[in-house]
Amino acid sequence: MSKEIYENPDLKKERQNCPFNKEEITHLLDGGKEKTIERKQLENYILSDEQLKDAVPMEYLSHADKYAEELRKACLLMHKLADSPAGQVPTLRALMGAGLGSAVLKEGNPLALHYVMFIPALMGQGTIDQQAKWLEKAYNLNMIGTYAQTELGHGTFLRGLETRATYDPKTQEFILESPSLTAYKWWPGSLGKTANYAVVMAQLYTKGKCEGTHPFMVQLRDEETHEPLPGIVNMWLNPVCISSYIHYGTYVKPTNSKLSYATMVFVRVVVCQDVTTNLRKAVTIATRYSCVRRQSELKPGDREPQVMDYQAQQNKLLPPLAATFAFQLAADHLWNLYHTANNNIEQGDLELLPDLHGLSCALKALCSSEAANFVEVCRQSCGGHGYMSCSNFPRIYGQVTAAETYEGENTVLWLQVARYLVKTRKEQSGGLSVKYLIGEEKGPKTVDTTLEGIVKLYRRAAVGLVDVAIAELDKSGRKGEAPHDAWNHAAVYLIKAAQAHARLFVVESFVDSLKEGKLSAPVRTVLSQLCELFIIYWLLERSGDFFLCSNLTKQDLLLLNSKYVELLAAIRPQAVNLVDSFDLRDEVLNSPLGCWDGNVYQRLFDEAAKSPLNQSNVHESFHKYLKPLLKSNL
Ligand SMILES: CCCCC/C=C\C/C=C\C/C=C\CCCCC(=O)SCCNC(=O)CCNC(=O)[C@H](O)C(C)(C)COP(=O)(O)OP(=O)(O)OC[C@H]1O[C@@H](n2cnc3c(N)ncnc32)[C@H](O)[C@@H]1OP(=O)(O)O
Ligand SMILES: Cc1cc2nc3c(=O)[nH]c(=O)nc-3n(C[C@H](O)[C@H](O)[C@H](O)COP(=O)(O)OP(=O)(O)OC[C@H]3O[C@@H](n4cnc5c(N)ncnc54)[C@H](O)[C@@H]3O)c2cc1C
Repeated sequence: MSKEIYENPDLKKERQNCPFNKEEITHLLDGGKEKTIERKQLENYILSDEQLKDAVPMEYLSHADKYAEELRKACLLMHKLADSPAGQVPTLRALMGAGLGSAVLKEGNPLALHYVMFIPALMGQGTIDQQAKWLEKAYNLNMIGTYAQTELGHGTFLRGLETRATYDPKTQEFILESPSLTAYKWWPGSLGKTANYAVVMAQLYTKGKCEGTHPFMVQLRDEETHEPLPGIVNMWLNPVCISSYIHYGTYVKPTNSKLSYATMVFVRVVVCQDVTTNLRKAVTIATRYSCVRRQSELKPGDREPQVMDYQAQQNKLLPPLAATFAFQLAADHLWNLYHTANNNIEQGDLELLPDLHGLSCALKALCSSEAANFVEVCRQSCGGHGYMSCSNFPRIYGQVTAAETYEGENTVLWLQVARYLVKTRKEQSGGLSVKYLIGEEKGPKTVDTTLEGIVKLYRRAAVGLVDVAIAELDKSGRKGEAPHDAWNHAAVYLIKAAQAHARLFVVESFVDSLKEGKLSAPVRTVLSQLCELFIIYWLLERSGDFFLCSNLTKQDLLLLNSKYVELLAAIRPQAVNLVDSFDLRDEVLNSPLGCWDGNVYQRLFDEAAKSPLNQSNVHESFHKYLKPLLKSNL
């Protein structure tokens, strides 16, 4: 007799009479029906393998055992990658990111940097000959690489990196050295124990002149013994300059000195998608739990309500739910720009490079910071159980907050965006993604609170805040301040302008995607509600920007507030159906709070029982420490 599948009655009720086709949204997020089929096949292929399951929860292992267990599974995954039914690239992307990969490698993938930075660096920076020599070896995992740029003393300021690569014309070799403690490479993933090669970013010196940071291929460990090569601690020999600019002893400048930063641009683009996947997981966990959890009293004398019925809870969870769609669509737009720009760069056309840099910095900083804030709100919305390690919120939060720092610390990236915006506005040129900065925003300054009207407000804020920042820079200039001091003293305004630009890009991506997308009426309705909710939410959160740069009035704001709470109520009935549309398997969510069946309390209890401390009634430490204390009559 088939075992009755338990489904929490409240969740079951939430799922009845769904007014839209969940699969249509699943296909939209996957990039089409075929992609969904491929993803599900791949998930079954990976998650059905018993060898990839954890015998004990990772949190109960020692640091070394965690590393060994993750490496065991990562190596097994790579074998499965080779035989994957879905093909190598889709499998690769799925295994490296926050989705399927994190269902198996919960503490992180020791081989991630090999695929996310080492191979992209070879592909983006290597000469044809170098790619012929190393790419196949890297793809066949006959070498494991990492990307070693950050040092103990420098991570942000690449022009300040201390590692030196001095070209010796006699031997036609580069001598790499770490001249000081602060020059030690620090932070590169896999560098400690896993990688035997690295792309090392170092200052290139030739004929006594520093030519700036360049990438070098360096072997770190013996391929057989895995022992560090002689002198590897503070002196590296025999590196090879990747995309060598040394021709017969003479340095030939690259067409753009920032092309050596290309690998970071790639990862910034990828990070936008990755933090969005993590946010989808957090929202799914919190939403399902909020429909299972009944607490307190809404109507005196009534049964305790689902906490999702409190407007306060909807205000916590529906904006991040909407954000998952907004960030996904913006990340898709950025990914397309990345490919266009990259194809052009390969043909020697660098025109889109500043746009790509500006936009990738903007979106990486925005998506990672917003996702981190929203994940924390999702955790808090689950009360005490949200604080438990098994809820998976601590791990998801750790992953998204890391993205606020790595691949360019967010503040530094915001200032890069501001530099690009100020230049575009002042020169009135270029600016694929900032076309609104060229010329004046036409039309009346009156405000209408339709979707189009709100987008116009975002545009006015984005232009207006750049102009406010430029006015600050000019004011400092008139006072005789040097440009670098004026820049530093305008930082607050510059960052606000950069953030407003990033939000405009996300808002326009969301609105345009709904206009262009071939959506059924029910799906269009619910996504339009989410879009309107999200752009009003952000406007209300940052109303100061809009008061400063448009004719927004107090009445407008009160009207928008009313519209916002109406939308909360309108979307509330579809919250579970929307997160179900993400089609995230329980193994990917990895949280008893977010499981599809809503059997939260039993699963929490089962998780607690796994703790080593719960394997006996009295832990041995009682007899060693507590009992003597109890007897000591202090
Ligand atoms: C294949 C599988 C895919 C699946 C993957 C799935 C998931 C992956 C998820 C996560 C990723 C996993 C792991 C990630 C681990 C993280 C790894 C790292 O952290 S690696 C190290 C990262 N470090 C940094 O990002 C350093 C940040 N600092 C910088 O980038 C630079 O120092 C700088 C801040 C940009 C300043 O550089 P610099 O001082 O040289 O330049 P400026 O003087 O400021 O500007 C001069 C000029 O150059 C332009 N510019 C700067 N950078 C770029 C660029 N990258 N591209 C193009 N142009 C650039 C800048 O705009 C100025 O132009 P102009 O105004 O016209 O003069
Ligand atoms: C999980 C993780 C994984 C990583 N993996 C790798 C890797 O694989 N390879 C690698 O090479 N690196 C890696 N890193 C390092 C990472 O790239 C750096 O930590 C990051 O670039 C930040 O640089 P920093 O640590 O020097 O921070 P700092 O720049 O020292 O930041 C300290 C403070 O200074 C501020 N600041 C710095 N410059 C400016 C400025 N110009 N204007 C205003 N404020 C400024 C920052 O905003 C910040 O508030 C990793 C980091 C983490 C957290």
